[in-house]
Amino acid sequence: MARNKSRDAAKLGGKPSSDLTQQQKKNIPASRDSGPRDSESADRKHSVGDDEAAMLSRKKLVTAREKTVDARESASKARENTVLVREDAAQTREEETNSREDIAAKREDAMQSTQTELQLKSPEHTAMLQEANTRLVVATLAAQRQTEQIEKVRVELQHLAHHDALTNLPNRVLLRDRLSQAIEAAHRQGQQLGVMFMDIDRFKKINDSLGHAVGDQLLQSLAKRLLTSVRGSDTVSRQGGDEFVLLLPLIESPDGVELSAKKILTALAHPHNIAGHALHITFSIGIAIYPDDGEDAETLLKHADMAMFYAKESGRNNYKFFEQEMIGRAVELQSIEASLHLALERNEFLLHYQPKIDLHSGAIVGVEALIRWQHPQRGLLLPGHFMSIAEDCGLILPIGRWVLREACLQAAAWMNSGLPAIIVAVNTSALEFRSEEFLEHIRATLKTTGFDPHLLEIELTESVLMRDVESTNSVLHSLSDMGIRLAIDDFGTGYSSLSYLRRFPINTLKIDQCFVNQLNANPDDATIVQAVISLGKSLHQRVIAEGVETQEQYEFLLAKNCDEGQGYYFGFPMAPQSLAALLKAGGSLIPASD
Ligand SMILES: Nc1nc2c(ncn2[C@@H]2O[C@H](COP(=O)(O)O[C@H]3[C@@H](O)[C@H](n4cnc5c(=O)[nH]c(N)nc54)O[C@@H]3COP(=O)(O)O)[C@@H](O)[C@H]2O)c(=O)[nH]1
Repeated sequence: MARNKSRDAAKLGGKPSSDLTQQQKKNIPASRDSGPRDSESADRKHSVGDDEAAMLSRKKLVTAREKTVDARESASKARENTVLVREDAAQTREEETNSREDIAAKREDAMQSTQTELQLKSPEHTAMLQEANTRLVVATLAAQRQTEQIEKVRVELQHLAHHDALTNLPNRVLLRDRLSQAIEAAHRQGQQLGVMFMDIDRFKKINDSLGHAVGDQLLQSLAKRLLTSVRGSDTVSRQGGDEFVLLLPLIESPDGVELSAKKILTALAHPHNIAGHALHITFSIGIAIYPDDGEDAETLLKHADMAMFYAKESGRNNYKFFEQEMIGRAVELQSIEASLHLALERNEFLLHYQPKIDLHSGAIVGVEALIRWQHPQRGLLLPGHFMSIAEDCGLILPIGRWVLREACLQAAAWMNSGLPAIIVAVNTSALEFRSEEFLEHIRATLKTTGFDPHLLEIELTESVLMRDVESTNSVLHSLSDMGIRLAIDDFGTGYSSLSYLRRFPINTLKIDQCFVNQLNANPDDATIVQAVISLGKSLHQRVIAEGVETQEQYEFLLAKNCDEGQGYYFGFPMAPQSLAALLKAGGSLIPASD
């Protein structure tokens, strides 16, 4: 502050320009009064104008000198100011240095007093240090344990990323990796390798009818059985759902793969005992061979999958090697599945009716409703082209409901138009029969269509009936209580238990057409047909022979006292109008004998 005051004072303290120093005064020339007398008198000889001019000139000189003195004074003041500013800065620096020294001194004091304090508390301090040390050891051990756990989790995650959680088999990621490596090895060694794509037949039905927990246990059981059916060098993997892929690296020839496929089908054929159910499972297997069917993992898997699809199409429970022609067929099947979803909406399904005749009179006693699909591009398709696809994708349920309603409406319409009452049989798939809404839907359909339940027959295959027999028995009795008739379709091809056959409220046994076909050529088939007819009689069930195509077959059946017949010999499946015409005409459908 004092420093500022002095600086301000210096700034403000400028003297007036007339305030000349003694030195400055000495430099000013003498005035006209100080000149010698002689020259004065001489000058008097000059004019007065010359004197005035000289005086003016002197005055100007004095003024100029005064300005120079002022400028020098200003410069001197500026220098003085600069010196003051410098002094000022030096003072600030000094003050800062002093303050830093103060702080350093205080810190030193504080350290010394802390040191003294610690020295005083030394035993306490040692205990504290020991405790801290113990804590440090415990924390280090915990950190080590945590690191181990993290490593364990990392290994588990790594395992999970490459294995299927349900079966613990390698998953699709690991399979692809192993397949790619196996391809490289086979390529280097100029060898072949095999890829098998395996899919459980009708697995969806098991899940839908017995629940997902049973489905999961079945998958685990299958995984174990697959592992015991292959070599240690093979990789069994689960791709997801009910799909498994087997990699057979470095095979001798495709024959070896074929042997493995057969072995697997045999091993899996034994029932799986799960949650009190004896589950009979079959597999469809597609096989692709490197390098003939593909040179990279993706192509091999795609072609094996395609061949598997083909194995399913040709009856399931078998294996197929990939063939180039399958590519077109697989595309076709996929397009069928896509358009199947729209077929119901677009009303593209229709029913044909095949007559069932009384073998003695030849009269039509009933019809079997058989679904057809009027495909917009492919024309009229038989169920063999689309029903298994409908089953696999679950569309069988809405389709089945449509069939039942359409058949009841048609039969009611025939009756309302005055045609004789006949029994209308409807095929029912396992998925429909096991669905929770099945009974309720039938009840509602009979109500809305007004069709007499005593004229409705439900055809079920042995395999549907013999699965989960207790619940089957209950559903069958509910249907029977409603007045609905029950028939066992394709009888003789499944594994019917005779005791259940007695317990179930069955009205009709339909002898499968494979026995009727070879009736006259194969004595065994004739024996089976005769045995079934006798069985039906003794159980008070009607017996109908399917697939009757010839007069010989008809005559054999008639001679054995078979009740009814169905087949091309009597009539093909036909449109409802054609059937109505036959019903109207009445009479016998037995062709006149030659
Ligand atoms: N769940 C449902 N299944 C259905 C439905 N409609 C039909 N089907 C099943 O599809 C399978 C094939 O049926 P389709 O092509 O209609 O063949 C039937 C007859 O045309 C055929 N048949 C009849 N007579 C003869 C013959 O003399 N020779 C001969 N080679 N074939 C003949 O048999 C089929 C009827 O068989 P079945 O049902 O066992 O009585 C077939 O399994 C149908 O059940 C449907 O709506 N739902």
